Amino acid sequence: MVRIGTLPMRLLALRFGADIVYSEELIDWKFLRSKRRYNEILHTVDFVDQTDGTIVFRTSEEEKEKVVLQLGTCSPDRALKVAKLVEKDVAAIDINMGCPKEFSIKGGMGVALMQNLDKACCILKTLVDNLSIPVTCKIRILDTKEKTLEVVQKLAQTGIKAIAIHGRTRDERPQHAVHHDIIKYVSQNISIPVIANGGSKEIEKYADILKFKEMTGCKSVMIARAAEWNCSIFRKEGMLDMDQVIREYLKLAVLFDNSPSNTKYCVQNILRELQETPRGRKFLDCQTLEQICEIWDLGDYCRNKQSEYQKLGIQGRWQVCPDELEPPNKKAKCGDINLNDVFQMKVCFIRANYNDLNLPKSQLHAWVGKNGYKVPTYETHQVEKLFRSILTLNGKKYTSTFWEKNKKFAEQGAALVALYHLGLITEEELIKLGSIIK
Ligand SMILES: Cc1cc2nc3c(=O)[nH]c(=O)nc-3n(C[C@H](O)[C@H](O)[C@H](O)COP(=O)(O)O)c2cc1C
Repeated sequence: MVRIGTLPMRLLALRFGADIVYSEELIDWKFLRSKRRYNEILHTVDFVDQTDGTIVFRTSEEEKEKVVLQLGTCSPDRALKVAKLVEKDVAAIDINMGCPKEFSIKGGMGVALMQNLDKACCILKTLVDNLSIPVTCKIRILDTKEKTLEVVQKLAQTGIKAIAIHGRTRDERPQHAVHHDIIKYVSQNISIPVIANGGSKEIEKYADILKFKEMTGCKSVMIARAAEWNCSIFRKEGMLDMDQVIREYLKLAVLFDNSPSNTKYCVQNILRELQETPRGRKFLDCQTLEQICEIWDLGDYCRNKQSEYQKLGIQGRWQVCPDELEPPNKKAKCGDINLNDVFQMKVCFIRANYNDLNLPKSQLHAWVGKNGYKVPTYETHQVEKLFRSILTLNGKKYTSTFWEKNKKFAEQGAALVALYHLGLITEEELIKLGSIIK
């Protein structure tokens, strides 16, 4: 699941009893911007976006035999290139042919592939013929059982090892009833294993998974939302309460240096309506992992782990910042910028740390407004595809020496430097945000 199926949640699902876990859907061309790196500190394999240093996919030894990398693609070539990059790190490759989102359909991906079966089969066959690991796909049902079976038969002929079927049509939404009968009909008439999906509304405990499996006559069941809400649904021994699940999740998020924004999103989806409680509102104000952990009495755990990682040299985005972000002719070009009297500091802007309301520029502009100063101005310099901005406020200039991938990020970086010099953000906070490294 997008943003849910990242490493900490996948590991949690496995520890609670899931047999197989899927990554979130990763779009092929975005994945191809990444480089594989072994992370010596976390002992993970990271695929790092070369344009901005963010982690596209992080995986660990613990899930190696059980993790399926799910791809969004409309191109056999690109799908194969990605699959080759990860072939040694994951257990299988899945092609998402069930996503009904506009973004997917416009790109010829997701459910659009069910209308373009030749292309869908070509993608699957290319992968099957060239990979040493199993290939699977995930689809939605069509409006009759016969049409659905016909599609599944064609897809199965490519040599895929299993197929996940979401028992709703392209136009049906989660509130619509799932069609057990269609999944059952297909599973009884096809030789490859069918994984039944779409039952979360009727799955409230482990026994319900078995019921859903029986009703759909399938070999296995894929659970999305029920696991997103309470991942201990996979426990045969019974579910844990929400706070226990959040604590276990947070420990993994800290252990694998998950981004605060992704961690917050996952916890929000566990809390759901409880976000409206006083504790929920306090949680919504959190910006760092430490602040989130504090609410679940894991503040010390988080601080200790983070300081251990810092001693070992973990550098957040700095560590993964690709060399290419340093323009080769930076010095020469920098000569054009007059940096006398400019407050300089090396901080990077990490978008995932902020929501739309608390961006560094917004924080700075709010402070400026409150104090009756003139709005700051930004002068941005570009060297090749990299940007650096000089912010002027009250006759003083501020800039970050870190070159950003676009103008907007460069301005936010300069705003962070100004916030620091004005005493509105501390060095410690910047370190925690991964924006500065000591
Ligand atoms: C937030 C969210 C993200 C999702 N992301 C994906 C995804 O990345 N890949 C995918 O195949 N399906 C994705 N789905 C669909 C689910 O995998 C699943 O097909 C659907 O929710 C029905 O199953 P359920 O009843 O168990 O939730 C997503 C659903 C939700 C609600």
